[in-house]
This record gives sequence, C-alpha cells and structure tokens, in this order.
Amino acid sequence: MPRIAYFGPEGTFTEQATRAFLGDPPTDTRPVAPDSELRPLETIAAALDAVRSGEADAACVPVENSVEGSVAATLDALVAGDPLVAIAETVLPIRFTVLVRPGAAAADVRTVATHPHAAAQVRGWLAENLPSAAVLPSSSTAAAAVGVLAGEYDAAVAAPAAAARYPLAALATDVADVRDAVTRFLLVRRPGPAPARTGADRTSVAAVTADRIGALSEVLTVLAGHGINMTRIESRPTRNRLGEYRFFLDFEGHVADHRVGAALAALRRHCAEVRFLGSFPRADQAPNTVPTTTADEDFASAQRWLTAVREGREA
Ligand SMILES: O=C(O)C(=O)Cc1ccccc1
Repeated sequence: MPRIAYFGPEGTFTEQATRAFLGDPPTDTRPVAPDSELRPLETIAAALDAVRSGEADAACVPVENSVEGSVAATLDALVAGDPLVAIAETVLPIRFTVLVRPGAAAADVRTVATHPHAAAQVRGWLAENLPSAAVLPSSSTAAAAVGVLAGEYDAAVAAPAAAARYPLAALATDVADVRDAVTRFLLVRRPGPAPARTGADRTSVAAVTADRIGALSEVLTVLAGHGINMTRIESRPTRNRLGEYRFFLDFEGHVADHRVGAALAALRRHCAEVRFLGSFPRADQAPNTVPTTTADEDFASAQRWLTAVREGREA
C-alpha cells in the first residue's frame, strides 16, 4: 500500500490537497491509489525527509498561494537534501473556518492562532470581528486547532477539514479577505521517470546563477530563446553567503519536449547549479504555448539537416 506523507497534523489544507490526488484508477493528475496510507507529519521538511529516507513513497506539500506567495519552507526543504521531483500539482480554493471550544463566544477570544499564510489571508476579518485578540503563529492551521483543544489558544483559523476532524465549534465559516484565494500543492517523490507528457505540463527547476554580470538575464534569455513561457520566478538565499540566490523557475512544457530539454541543457551550461524539480500535468490543464520554430518537429528537421551537413550529404 503506497504511503503518502503530508504536512499535518490531520485537518490541514494539505490533507485536503492530498485527498485531491486520490484517483481510482490512478491517473497522471490523480496518481495516488485511494487505499494509500496517509501519514501526517508536523513540518514540511519532515514530510519531504520521510520520502528521502524511504519511510514514505510520496509527500504532499503547499508550494505557493495567490495571496501570500511562495511557501519558503517548501522551497528551502526541496533543495536542502537528496533530490526530489514533483509528479503532480493541485490547486485548492482557500476558505477558513474559525474554531473555538464548544460554548465559547467571540467575546471570550483573546488569542487566535494560525499558520502565517492563513493569517495573511484573514487580517481584515480578524481586525473587524476579533479586534482585541492577539494573533499567534502556529506550525499549521490544524496545529492551531489542536492548540485550541489543549487550551493553549482561544481560537484557530483553520481549514474546513479541521472543523470535521476535531471536536471544536465553528465561530465563523467561509472566512477570507480575498474571495478567490487559492493555494497550489505539489506531490513529490524520489527521482524516477516523469509522468507522461500531456501537452499541458509544467516544469520546475532550481538554479543558482553564475557570479557574473547579466547571469539572471542569461537564464531568461535561454528560456525565451527556446520559446518557453515562464510561469513563476522566485528567489531564495542559498544560505552560503549574503547576496547569493537560488532561483526557483516554473515554466510551461515537459522535459520530454525537445525545446524544454534543449533549454535545460543550456541552463546547465549557463548556471553554477541546476536542479530538476519535475515535469507534471498542470492542474488547470491549460495547453502549453508552442511558438512556431520550437515544436519537436522543428528541432528534429533541423537536427536531420545538421547531421547531413556533418556527413557531407547536404550543405
Ligand atoms: O496549515 C495548513 O493547513 C496548510 O496546509 C498550509 C496552508 C496554510 C494556509 C493556506 C493554505 C495552506
């Protein structure tokens, strides 16, 4: 039975995302068998390390949200140990439930705990509805709910899954300052063949640029020159020294696409370090843009011509 680690404890948004990966039969977008064993772990790093050590076959972690941006803990942990690759993504609409102990009212709430990414999405609601409550950070939204049960906090801003999992009462549901907020989650495993290309794929890499003038523009030029549409760029410090950064790049296409393979090979030449973080179907299934001159057949016919030139059969 496949073992799937996720950023827990039980009742996180990440658990909801993990369940979105369950498919019977498994597919590229729902690659996890429904009888898989789901294992909650307290931190993102622990979930990823469980895959590295072989304790789990895959892990689900949040990677970015539309309000607060990247989940730095995920980016850092993805490159902090042995290689891992994403094989699927899912995008979850985010609405919060404010949980209290049964019988408690808004007037009883002096402390509210939640994950920092959640806090950033409900600041307005808290200011209006619980103006005198102190907002405290917790390791996850579900850890905040567990803390309310234990009497550590008076309220938790949590996922609907936490309301179902823990014997707490909902003070408010459907809470969100930004109506259509979404979070994107990845399913990662140890390196292996990428899922089949669908024509609506995303590729993710982490690159440390060379230390020279224009190094980042070389990276962008490589992508543009291969007709590749970038969907995200995010920098994180390498932690080696001040001023050295690792760029997390997402772009359209699959490692099996000729233009993507050629761009990856060029990035490898241009950058001090490149780590492949996976090619997988886009959650929105939006077909990749393939500019004329960069389709597989364009590369193949150019290669046939070059081979003929080298062999003296054409000029
Ligand atoms: O804490 C959780 O429940 C998570 O899964 C992380 C998170 C927090 C806020 C929005 C989306 C995901």
